[in-house]
Amino acid sequence: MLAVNNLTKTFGQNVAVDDATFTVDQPMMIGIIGRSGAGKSTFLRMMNRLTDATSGVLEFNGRNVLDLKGHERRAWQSDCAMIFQQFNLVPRMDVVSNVLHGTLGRRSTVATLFNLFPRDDIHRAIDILERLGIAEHAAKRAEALSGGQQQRVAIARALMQDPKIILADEPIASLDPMNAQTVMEALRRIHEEDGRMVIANLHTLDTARRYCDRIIGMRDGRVVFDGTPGQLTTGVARDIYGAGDDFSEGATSTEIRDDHEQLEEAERLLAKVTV
Ligand SMILES: Nc1ncnc2c1ncn2[C@@H]1O[C@H](COP(=O)(O)OP(=O)(O)OP(=O)(O)O)[C@@H](O)[C@H]1O
Repeated sequence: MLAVNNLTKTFGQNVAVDDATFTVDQPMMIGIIGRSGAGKSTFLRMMNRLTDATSGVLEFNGRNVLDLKGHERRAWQSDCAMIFQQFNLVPRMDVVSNVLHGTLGRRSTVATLFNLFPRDDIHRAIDILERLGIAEHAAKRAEALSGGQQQRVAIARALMQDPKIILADEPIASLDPMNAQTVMEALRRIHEEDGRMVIANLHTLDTARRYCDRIIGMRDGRVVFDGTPGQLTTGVARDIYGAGDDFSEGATSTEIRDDHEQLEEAERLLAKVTV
């Protein structure tokens, strides 16, 4: 289905992605982890053709998508919708119009200029918002929503393209733990219910373990781990992050569980002080 072979991207002397090779034979939810600068975003951007690869092959269903040009390239970009950390919505525009902008690629310039959307598309947008649990906000300006709700609007906009793959670049990095959980659950459901492949760059190990079927670890541009959540032991994680013995998984965590742990820690400290 997806075959990445010797994929490399250099920026001058800097090798951002270094000879990455892996295959995926069925739609699954994949998490890419690694420290800042490991090459995660560059990989997604090459896959979506926002950045050209320096060398290598990236085949989807037998076709090298790195060779696509013009209309075919745009069609591929529509097939693998991208979600970003900062949502990239139009803040002052209402939610449903933001979602409808997911169909821009297939609408005429005049229709786009006057915000003319076919009735069917409007119904579909509302159905998608309903599915993501935010239909009640359809008429509000995007900027009036919480971060988690805005990210779900961005997911809805991506779904309007009916993509085969969803690429999510740090989709929860700006969210509090509760909103992060809602967004990850939405991505997981989209994978399970629709059979779409989801590839998400994630900062946090526990999120990758909890939601992904497979985890790819990158370090200095290279794929240094490719396995299941169960295989991602603390020792392996330490290697991926290039950390020493003092490596703490907690430092790569944003899970709600941490809030409880912090609370327990605070209670323990308080108990000591008040004894
Ligand atoms: N447009 C660019 N021009 C020059 N260097 C770049 C460019 N984009 C990325 N790089 C470099 O490529 C390397 C990989 O960056 P990338 O953003 O892919 O890493 P990342 O793992 O996604 O990091 P983060 O988690 O911080 O987003 C870094 O050294 C970065 O400085």
